[in-house]
Amino acid sequence: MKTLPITLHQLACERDQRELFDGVSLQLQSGEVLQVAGPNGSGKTSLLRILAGLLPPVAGDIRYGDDSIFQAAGRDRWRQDRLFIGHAPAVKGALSAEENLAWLCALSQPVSTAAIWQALEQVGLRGFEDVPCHHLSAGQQRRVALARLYLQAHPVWILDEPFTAIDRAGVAALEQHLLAHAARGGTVVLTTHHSLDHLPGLRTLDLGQVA
Ligand SMILES: Nc1ncnc2c1ncn2[C@@H]1O[C@H](COP(=O)(O)OP(=O)(O)OP(=O)(O)O)[C@@H](O)[C@H]1O
Repeated sequence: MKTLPITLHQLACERDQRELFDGVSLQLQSGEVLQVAGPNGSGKTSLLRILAGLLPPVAGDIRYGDDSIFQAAGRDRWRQDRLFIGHAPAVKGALSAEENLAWLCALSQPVSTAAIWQALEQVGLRGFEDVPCHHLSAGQQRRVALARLYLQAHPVWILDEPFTAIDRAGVAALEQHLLAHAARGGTVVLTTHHSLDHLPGLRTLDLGQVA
């Protein structure tokens, strides 16, 4: 797996006419893990949504390889290659874990039922495949969303607070999964208030320092 270089160039973001950050520039290479850090309200989620192509910046650009992700040519490639999991689990309560994953994956890369069951087992949800998600705990619902990381082959993962509501063993397993993805040449950008200082090679962008 090889990720093209991801270049953030002089990015600026405003919400409700209030500047959150300005002049954010960095380049990420294949195999890197970046933690976007900063206090509540500093713009971490906003930056991830800009990176995912879901929110336009007020200034600056993001290139994937040579192409801007905000222009037609680069946008399509970027949408194929990046997987964004937001801070809300985004699972539908009336659907089972299996149905949610089938639906979520169908939007980008359809997967088999057998693969879904295997992914649910990997996130510790064996036996819960058919349970409606509103009968699952907060951490279990988060695990349903995170099962996409075991199912789909996007090289770039953009994860907003993936550890929220996850127990200690689950956090350790997810950290290893992120590192394994990076070791395969994937790229990970995530926010978390949980300390990741122990992860080898971790890069950090602190929005508390750039505003
Ligand atoms: N949809 C929106 N419309 C207007 N303003 C918004 C919107 N979403 C967020 N904001 C504002 O943007 C600012 C940054 O929000 P954001 O969610 O990016 O911060 P954050 O660093 O991720 O915070 P937290 O650590 O609390 O998750 C906040 O002041 C928030 O009120």
